[in-house]
Amino acid sequence: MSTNDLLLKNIGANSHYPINFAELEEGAKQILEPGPFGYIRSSAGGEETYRKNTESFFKYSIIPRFLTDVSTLNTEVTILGHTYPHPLLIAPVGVNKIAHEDGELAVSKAAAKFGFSYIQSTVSSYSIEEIAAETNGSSKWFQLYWSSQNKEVSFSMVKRAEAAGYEAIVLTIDTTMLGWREEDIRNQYSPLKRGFGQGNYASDPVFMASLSDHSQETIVNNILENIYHPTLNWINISELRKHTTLPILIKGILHPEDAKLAVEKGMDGIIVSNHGGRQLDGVIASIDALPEVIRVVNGRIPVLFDSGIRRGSDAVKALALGATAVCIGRPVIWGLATGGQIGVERVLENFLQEFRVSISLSGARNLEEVKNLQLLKD
Ligand SMILES: Cc1cc2nc3c(=O)[nH]c(=O)nc-3n(C[C@H](O)[C@H](O)[C@H](O)COP(=O)(O)O)c2cc1C
Ligand SMILES: O=C(O)C(=O)c1ccccc1
Repeated sequence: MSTNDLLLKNIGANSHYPINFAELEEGAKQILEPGPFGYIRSSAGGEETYRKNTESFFKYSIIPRFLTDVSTLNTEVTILGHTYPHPLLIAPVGVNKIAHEDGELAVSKAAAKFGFSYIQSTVSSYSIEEIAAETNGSSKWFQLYWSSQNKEVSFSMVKRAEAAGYEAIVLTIDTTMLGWREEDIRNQYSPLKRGFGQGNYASDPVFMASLSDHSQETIVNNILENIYHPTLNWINISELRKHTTLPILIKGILHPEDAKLAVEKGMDGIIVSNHGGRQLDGVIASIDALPEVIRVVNGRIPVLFDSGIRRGSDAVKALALGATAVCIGRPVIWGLATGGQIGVERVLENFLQEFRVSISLSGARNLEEVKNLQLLKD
């Protein structure tokens, strides 16, 4: 039997894999130790923002159009000079080996297979070069955690990303220090202290040359010192600009004034995000911050979005509110934990299919029409 209906195509093909976020999370809980599971699942403080991130999506309802002939669908998007098959990216998530031995290699390969741009974290288990070697030709961006102790380490990593063919730099601005994460204290669990997330540091000539010795203890301590960067400010961003020709996006914008400053300071793009509720608890849900940011940016630079995206229809809502593209975080990591590369492939394939069918059923045929969809806000 052959069918063009995406749902019917999947019945029979995919039935033995967890399908929604809750099932994936539950599957990961069965497999992982409490420390790593809690690290990925949890967020800061009383997890108020974490809950708001997903619950706030319910406030926005799509008002669909019908009778528009949705037999064709074009999800292509051009961001900073590159054209992508769809506006979905993998959010930067560090220390993937705590979820699965194949870590970022599994995620980046699955991403390449389904046309998701891969944003690699500074604190990856595998290095920029290792990932580039295994995902030749696919789209990759590099997320930078500023090194305040030694800025040269930041400049070196950015150069390496550029040399490896990465397309953009994402500077995360909301993690000058880690948020207050009670689950990790309860579990006495810090991946960095346990030696995870060294891929880009242990392979960095500038970082390694700065150490007194190359023992594990020295490497761990220096990563911890470098990654703590409370002094980060706009001047650092202009310094960074001098060390790369790649576009720079800043990740973690919530306030419209910061969005305005980002445009004025010449940033190439921003990502509206509250880090999945993992930084300051009590901050605004990311989806609620988006409309004002879109208003002040007024189309001058791309505005990407993450935090709380769980399924394809969530991505449609973010795009209808004006986001240029959307990054997926925890669902991907639960796929990794439950099935390695194959698990991530299932998650991405299902996500993409729900995303596509949601657009068509809303009456839109391309992203311009998605942007013009009407949303009702409660
Ligand atoms: C386990 C974990 C590790 C993360 N590591 C990073 C990181 O290294 N760099 C970064 O910019 N964001 C990091 N993030 C935040 C994600 O990029 C993204 O903002 C967040 O996951 C979005 O929330 P959601 O997954 O609940 O949708 C991490 C998130 C998780 C869950
Ligand atoms: O846990 C995080 O959210 C995060 O950004 C991070 C920071 C340092 C190491 C690993 C992940």
